[in-house]
Amino acid sequence: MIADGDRIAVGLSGGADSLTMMWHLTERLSRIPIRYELFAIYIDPGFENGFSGALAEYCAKTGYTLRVDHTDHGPLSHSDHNRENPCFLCARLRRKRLFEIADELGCRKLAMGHHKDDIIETLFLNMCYAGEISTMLPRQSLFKGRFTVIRPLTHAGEDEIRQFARDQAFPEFVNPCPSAGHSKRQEVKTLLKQFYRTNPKIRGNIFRAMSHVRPEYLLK
Ligand SMILES: Nc1ncnc2c1ncn2[C@@H]1O[C@H](COP(=O)(O)OP(=O)(O)OP(=O)(O)O)[C@@H](O)[C@H]1O
Repeated sequence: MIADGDRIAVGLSGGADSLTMMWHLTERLSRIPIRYELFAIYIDPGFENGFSGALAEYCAKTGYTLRVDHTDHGPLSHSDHNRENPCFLCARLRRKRLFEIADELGCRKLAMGHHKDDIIETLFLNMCYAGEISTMLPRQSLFKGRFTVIRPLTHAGEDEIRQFARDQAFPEFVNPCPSAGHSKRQEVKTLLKQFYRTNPKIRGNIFRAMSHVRPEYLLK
């Protein structure tokens, strides 16, 4: 996933997941034989009451290199000009900016804080809303190999990450987005949580099933 000499752009949203990822990517540098450089990027969606100043202060204090990109993605996605789902457009614009800035910074790798539960939810989102069986990969080569997206938290569960963030007393940056907590992903998350309560093995089994595909038992 990470090689000696890599320059890695890190999508830092200010949430527990990406703060945990940044912490781990930084901490392991002190005990492994390879070197890499980290460049955190925050795409500010441009809502009032944003937290980019507080995040920049936290990063400066912690010793993280942060680039803040001020955009109007949030208001634009919620405006009458947009006929798509606001989260869909906002996420698409954000991804585009992340790659553009990573490129400017000379980074060929972009680390994202998606975790095990995000990957399971994406499988269900893609089945329900895109009609396909697919999810996000731990390591994904894009644009003919020009960039690689890495997801170092692939095997960490959301609950473990939340606990780690509490133990480390990470600051909580409040997301000013009016759609926060009302996305399709949130609906799938709620349904899956109900499902998991019926049998504690379901979550692990779904995750394992994604690397145990039997194409001969799928429809052609
Ligand atoms: N505004 C942003 N700026 C930079 N990177 C972002 C931003 N929003 C999301 N990301 C990246 O995409 C990943 C997944 O996004 P998602 O919307 O699930 O994040 P979140 O739940 O808001 O925050 P987190 O995943 O950090 O807890 C994040 O972990 C982060 O790496």
